[in-house]
Amino acid sequence: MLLLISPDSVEEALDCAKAAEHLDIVDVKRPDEGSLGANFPWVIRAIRDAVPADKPLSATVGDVPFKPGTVAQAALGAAVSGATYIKVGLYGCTTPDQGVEVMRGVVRAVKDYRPDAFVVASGYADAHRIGCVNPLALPDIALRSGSDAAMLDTAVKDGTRLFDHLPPDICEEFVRRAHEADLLAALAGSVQARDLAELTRIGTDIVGVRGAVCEGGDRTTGRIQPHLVAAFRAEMDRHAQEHAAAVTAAG
Ligand SMILES: O=C[C@H](O)COP(=O)(O)O
Repeated sequence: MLLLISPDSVEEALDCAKAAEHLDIVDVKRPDEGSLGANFPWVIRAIRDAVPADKPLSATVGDVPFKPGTVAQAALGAAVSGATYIKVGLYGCTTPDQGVEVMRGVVRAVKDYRPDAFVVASGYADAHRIGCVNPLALPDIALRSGSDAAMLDTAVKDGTRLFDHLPPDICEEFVRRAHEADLLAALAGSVQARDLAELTRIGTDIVGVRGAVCEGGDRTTGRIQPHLVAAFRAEMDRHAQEHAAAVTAAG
């Protein structure tokens, strides 16, 4: 499982850089603008310069409306600014067809510019609270649009976690559908270290985290702490080893 960490500023990205050996993807976002809030192009560029060149840089395009042209242009902006993972939160899409239309525009805009870019279609585990597309529709939206990964986060950051809204067996079904479509499955949403056993067991490819590696566990007022990133990674590694041993023992 890959670890994606979301700093909101160049200063925090520098703290991520101190923990670079413990993380896999640096994900630029602006939490003030929402769960997948977009940051400024110059912040993406500065963070690209601040983190080791071999660390992939991701950027969120926002909790986007159903406006395919607007979103495609914004996604290209993130790619031009140096992001190679482009994450789109389909906040304003109420049907799978709307999600596919938005993501097709993103895929074309981004991959025309940079064919090796990695496009992530994200929905929300708490979609029922905001009236957007069903989270289990995301793998099919990603497949039909030519995206590379399907993701879920939580839209409302009120302390509730991914598993509060979608229990592990539903997340497992999400991962199964993503893998069946040959996509990566990414999960986030106030994930805590205590969720890692289940996330590992169900085959999650990427776990996205912010709050759990911030001082005081607070994604808004706390800052990302390199030692918390290291501790989170150690837990991930422990669960990966235990899971591998259990699979081997089961024959
Ligand atoms: O993409 C990952 C998100 O930034 C997760 O943030 P969170 O762990 O604070 O919910």
